[in-house]
Order: sequence, then C-alpha cells, then structure tokens
Amino acid sequence: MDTLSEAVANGTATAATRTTKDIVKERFKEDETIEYIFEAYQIKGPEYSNRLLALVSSQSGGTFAIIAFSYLRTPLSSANELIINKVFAIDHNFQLRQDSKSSITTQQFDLSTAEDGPIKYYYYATESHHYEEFVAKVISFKSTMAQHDPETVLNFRWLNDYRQIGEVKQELKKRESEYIVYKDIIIYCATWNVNNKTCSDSNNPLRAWLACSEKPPDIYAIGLQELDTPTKAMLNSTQVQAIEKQWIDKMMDSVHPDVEYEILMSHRLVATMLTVIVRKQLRQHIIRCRPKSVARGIFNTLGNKGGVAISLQLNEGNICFVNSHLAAHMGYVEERNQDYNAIVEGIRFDDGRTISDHDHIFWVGDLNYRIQEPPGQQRPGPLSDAQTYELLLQYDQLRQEMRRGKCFEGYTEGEIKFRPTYKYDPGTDNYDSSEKQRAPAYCDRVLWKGTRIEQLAYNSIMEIRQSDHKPVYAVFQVKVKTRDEVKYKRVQEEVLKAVDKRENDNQPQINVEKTVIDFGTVRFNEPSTRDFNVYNNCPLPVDFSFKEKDIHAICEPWLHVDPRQDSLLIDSARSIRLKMNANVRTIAGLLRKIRASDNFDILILHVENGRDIFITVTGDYQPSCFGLSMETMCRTDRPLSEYSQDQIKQLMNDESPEYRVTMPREFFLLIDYLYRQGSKQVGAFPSYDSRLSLGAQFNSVRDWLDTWSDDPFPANAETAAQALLLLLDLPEHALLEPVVENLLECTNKSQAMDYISLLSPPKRNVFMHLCMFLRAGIESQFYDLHQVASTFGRILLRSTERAAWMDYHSRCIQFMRLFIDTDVEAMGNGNEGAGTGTGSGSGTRAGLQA
Ligand SMILES: O=P(O)(O)O[C@@H]1[C@H](O)[C@H](O)[C@@H](OP(=O)(O)O)[C@H](OP(=O)(O)O)[C@H]1O
Repeated sequence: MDTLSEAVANGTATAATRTTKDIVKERFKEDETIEYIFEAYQIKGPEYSNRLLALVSSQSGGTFAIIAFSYLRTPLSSANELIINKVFAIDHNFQLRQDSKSSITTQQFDLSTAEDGPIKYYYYATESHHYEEFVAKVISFKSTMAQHDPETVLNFRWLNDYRQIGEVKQELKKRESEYIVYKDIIIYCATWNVNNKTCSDSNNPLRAWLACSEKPPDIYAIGLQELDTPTKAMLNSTQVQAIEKQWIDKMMDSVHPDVEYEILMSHRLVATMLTVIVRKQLRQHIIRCRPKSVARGIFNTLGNKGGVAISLQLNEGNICFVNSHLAAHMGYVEERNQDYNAIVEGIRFDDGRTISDHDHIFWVGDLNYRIQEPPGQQRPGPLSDAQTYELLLQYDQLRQEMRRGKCFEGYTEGEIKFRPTYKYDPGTDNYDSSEKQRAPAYCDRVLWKGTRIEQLAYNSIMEIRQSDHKPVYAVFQVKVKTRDEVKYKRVQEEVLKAVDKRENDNQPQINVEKTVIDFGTVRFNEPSTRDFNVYNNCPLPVDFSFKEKDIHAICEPWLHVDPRQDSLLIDSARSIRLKMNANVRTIAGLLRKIRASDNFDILILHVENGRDIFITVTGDYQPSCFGLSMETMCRTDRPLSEYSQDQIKQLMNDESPEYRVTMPREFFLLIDYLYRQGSKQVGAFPSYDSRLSLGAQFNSVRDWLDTWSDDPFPANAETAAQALLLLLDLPEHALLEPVVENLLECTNKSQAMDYISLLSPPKRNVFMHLCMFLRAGIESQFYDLHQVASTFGRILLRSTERAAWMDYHSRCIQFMRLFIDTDVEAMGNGNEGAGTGTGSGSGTRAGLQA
C-alpha cells in the first residue's frame, strides 16, 4: 500500500491531517445521495488499524450501500488520519455493483485478496427511510465483527447523523431559489383506442401520429386502449404480451427520426398500456421511475377499464403520466367520474407519492365522455368547422363535469380544433354507420395539471383509420426544475458548513495540545515524564477518559497515565501526565513492542458523546544489554550504547544462525569481574527476589556494560551479581527455552546434556560457562549450594507452565545440582570453545570471537 505521502501524490488519498469526516465529505460531497456515514475501525494492537467506512445511500428503485475501505497499516501517527484507498458500491442484495459511479469508485476491490486476508463481515444494506431497521442492522454487524475477532478493539461511531442529513436537505430546500434554473423540454402526449386491431399495417402510419411535431420531443407518453379484447387480454397473457411488444416496437419505429430514443418504461393493465419513451441523452437525468395502475370495469376490479400511471423524476422535477380508459356509453357519466376518482385515489407509487404530488401531470386516455345534445336540438347552419366544434363542445360531458367539479379538478385542456375522434367505421373517416349508431364524441383527450406547462399543439390524426377511434396527440413545452450544479455546490457547501458548525457546537469535544507525545531518549531503569494539555473550548462541559484497550488497561505497562479520566468545564484545561518506565518489569514487553513497531503505544482519548482522539506515544529507546536475548547480544559488534533503536530492532529480528561471539561480552565481563573478586563474593546472591530491587549504583553498572568501559567496575560484587541475574532473567524467553519442560523432567546429567545440546550456541555457552563459574564459587565456599541452585534454577528454567509442576522449585534445584554440585559426578565437556574466563582471569574480548 502507498505510504500516506505517496497516496497523496497518487491521488489515492486526500490529506493527512483532516478528520475522517472531512475527508469523506470532501470525497463524496458530489454524491448527495449519501444518506448515512458510519465508520467501524479496529485497532489490532495499536500498530495499525483497519478502518471500514460505510456510506449508505439510497437511489432510484432501491437502496444500496457504498463501502469504502481504508487499511491503515502504517502507525496511526496523527489523529483520525485516513487513507481512502478502496471504494466501491454494493447493491441491496450485497452484490458488488459493476456500475458503481465513477466519481466514487476508485478501484475494484477483490475481497479474497485483501491484504489482511479475507474479510467476511461488512455486508449490510438498508432502506434509507427505515432508519430504525438500519440501526439494528448496524448493531448486529458490530456484534458479528466483535465475535469474529474478539481480541480486537472495536470502535464504532456515526460520522454523521440522519437528523443532520434531514437538516441539510431542509436547508437546501429553503435556499432552492439560489440554485434552481428551469430547463425547457418537449413532452409529447398521445392516446389512441386501437379497437383490438393489430399494428401490422403497411408503411408506417403511426409516424403521422408520433413524428408530427416540428421539434423532436424529449419525452413521449403514449397511452393505448383496447390492445385486445378484455377477455383475451385477461385470459391469454402470452398473446397480449406479444401484442404489447409489437406495439412498443412499432412506437419505437415511429418516433421522431431526428433523435435517438429509448424506452424508459411501459406498463399495462389488461388492455390499457402506457409507454414512456425518452431521448437517450435524457436518460441519465431521470433519477427515479415507478409505475402503478388501478383496475376498474367489471365489478370495479377486472381491469377492462381503469388507469395506468408512471411517475418519474427528471432533474429536480417530478412528472406523472396517466393513461385511463373510463366507463363507456352515453348514460354512464357518473361511472366515468367514479372511475376517475378511483384512479386518483388508488394510485400511490412505491415511494408514497400520489398523482397530485408531482410538479407536472399529463393525463391521456379514452375518457369516454360523450356529446349529449339536448333532444330535438336544431343546428344553425351553415357552420364552419370551428363553429361546429364549439357548438359540440358546449354539450361535451367532460367539460360539463369539470365545471361541476366532478372530475379533473385543477386540470386544463387545450382548445379542441379537431373533429370528434369517435366513432368511425374502421378504415374510413365516416362516423358510425352500424346499427349501434353511436353519436360522435370527443372520447380521446389529453389534459394537464401543474406549473410551467405550455401546450404547443393538440390534434387528432384523421388519416389513421384502422380503429373506430382516431389517435390524438398534444405537445407541451415544460420548464423543468434543474439544478445549476455550480451554484448548487456552493450553496451545499455553505449549508454543510453551517449544519456542521451547529452540530460541532452541540457536540462535546476537546482539543489536545499534541497528538504525538515524544519521550525523546528513553533508557532502561530511568523513568521520564511528559505532560500535555487538553482544553475544552466547546460550549458544553465535557467528560473524557482514556479507553481501555485490554481488560482494564488503557495503556501499555511501561506507561502510566494520570488522570485516566476527568471532567472539563467550559473554557478549562487539564494537564495529563504520561510516565514512561522501561524497568525490570516492563522491558521484555517494550522490546517486543519495539521489535514490531516504531511506537511505544497509542492511547485512545474518548470524549463522552463525542469522538475519540488517538494519541501516539513515541521515543528513541537507547538499547541496553538488559532484556536482550543472548542471541541478539552475540550479534553485536560494538557496545550497545552505540546502537540506535532501529539498529537493535534489526538485530532482534535477525534470525540467522550466524553469531559474532560465542557468548555475550556483557555476560562474560560480569562473570570475569565476580570471579576475580574471590571471597568478596560471599553473600553476593542473597535471594531470588533480591534481583528486582535495584540499588543506586545499578545504572553505572548498566553504562559500564553498555559501553564496554575500560574503567574499573563501578560497583561492588553484590551489584554485579544482581546485574548478572537480570541479564539472565529479563529476556523475553528463559535461557533454557525451548527445552525447559524437558529439563524439569531430567534426573541425570547425560540426559539433560542431550537437551542442552539443542539450545542455540549463545545460550548453550552461557549456560555451561555460568555453571562452571557457580561450581567454582561453591567449591570455594563463596556461595551456598542450595541458595544458588534455587535462584538460578528458577531464572534459567522460568516457565509459564510451572503451575503444572507441584514440585517446580525442587525440580529446579535438582536440575541445577546436576551441573554445579561438586558431589555430583564431574561435568562433561559441553562448552563449545568459549574461554571460561575463570581460568584465564583476562576477560579479553578477543577470546570471545565466534
Ligand atoms: O372494452 P370493453 O370494456 O368491453 O367495453 C366496450 C368498449 O367500451 C367499446 O368501445 C364499446 O363499444 P362502443 O364504442 O361501440 O360503444 C363497448 O360497448 P358495447 O358493449 O355497446 O359494444 C364496450 O362494451
């Protein structure tokens, strides 16, 4: 993975110091469909963290979640630093979306090859308007994560709040006038009762109907009625589907030839169909599209009559099209009104919208209202066409009912300047000559309701003759609400800032003087402290506490934090004291930590009801021989004081079997010094527990050893003995690891030697050399055999399993006696060429070369 600076350079990250929320907002602000953002982050040990962001968004026709993954493998060196390097979207079936929006999809992400191994637990989605349900899913997701990886510290927080989203939306709505512009589009509405006739006529007579406008329409809404007889349509769905397809294909062949179109949606109720066709270029601006129908007719349920509607959102405008076929026959005015009202009441789209919840509504259909002239009416003649239409329309039931407020309230219809479209002898322009003798009527109509609609044309097509109805069309110019993106972004930014500010003002937060606490040079057995301040500049009192990472531990054992928790009044500050102590109890852990990382710790400062702040604790550990393994020390070629933390880290991680010396010089120097003290050593090893209480002279011994000083030994035999015990005791693993368990079982020396021979050469040599030294001391009666066997046995055979041995201590003593008791048979030659030091008395460094 990129380092942060590389990531910034490569564009895979935005910045280092902003908060997660800032970065998410920055990256995603263009996608205003994002509804919720939450973040789950893990800290596996404090070295690195996996963060997982979920940006949950809703889109037309369903919902989906966008997941952004961020792997922070580098130390969390500054609070809330985040690299968003993997972003993709999943749909509500938890499938990766191939069509993830390019603006937010930076990279395809292969789950099976995630750097941290397969990650199995972040699939969820939600209906954005079901907030409660979503929260429940998130909570169960959190517990799944916790079960999956219980040792992980899991933090979980909302980066934004659904209430905030609501607030943002509301504010944006209030300021609509600042960014809304109106764009003209041409909508072509058409209706035709096709009288169960097929569309397989020669040439293309539908062109005369659908391609007659001068300008190519942007949207077509075409309503057909009587695609098939009601019985066939209800009983033979395969046949009616085939008919439906033929008509749609025919429509697509017949739309304006100057522009490319595509079908947006077609919806059918029995034999009544509504098809919406849009310009291809316009498709991307249609945000949602939903159908609905209401069945009327026989028993008011069978659907031989009724209405079909399609709702869509184009840019910021909501448009609804309705095609209806209402009750037939002269006397059924009331039934038609009832059908109309049933459709208005019955249409409720999936998002809860009704027909009237749209900015622009277009209603087409065979409304079946008739012309009901008073009986015995005498027509004045001769009349022009226009005068005839005007006269007829005086008796038009639809207009009468609209005036009476019985139907189509608020709707407008353009002037009718065409002949009644019903009822013709099919194939002719002659009115019904059958025995039914239906009176001509304007059954086929187009009405509209809403703002910024201008009708450009309204007509019928006489030359299309296959049905007993003539097709009708109306062309509209509609000004559709559209966002000026530049202005919108500006307003949105202002709104986000304002809402954010309000939110931050209301959210407890504290400022931390620094998020990296550097201890500088840290030395073994030299505690140091660092203080830093936290301030409360927010208008609320704030409680803070350091979060427990392990059971009851807020920090690593070499650190101490005071206070662990406190309250801060408004405008107050508190000093926090960190103590660092690399001592006999903590050094092994600290060295293990250094081996794996560059930081001493990462503290999580938790603000009650606010967000967590990470505090990195660092420093330069000055290597010392105490705590290092015999192997690591045998790899050094100069005094430890000349090594840096980084260099010693490398040596600790070196696993090659190559060593520069047979045993550590520091060990050799101590033994050599003690040996030369002769009888002054008496009482130098008082007890096992005495090894831990370090005297004032100890640090001079530490420096003497770590610098390979040529000065005389700076302390007495007792301090040297204590240093020797610690040299053996402080490394992470006991000197006789990994054969401790076997050695505790041994009853004779040759058996024990077999196991000793399995140790690494540095450990083996140290052991053998030590035994010779102790044996000599015992022989000279400087040491008490039992005392020394007990102390060294427990150090060399240190075991976490020791509770398993009832007689652990006596086994330790028994083992040591095999090697240091003069009464036990003389020791075999197990030392591999190391000078004993006891014999030469020289302590020469050259004598140690491997
Ligand atoms: O399609 P549906 O639901 O069966 O309804 C028929 C449809 O409205 C026809 O247009 C109508 O013929 P007219 O146009 O000739 O009135 C017929 O009347 P009819 O039964 O009197 O033939 C109705 O039954």
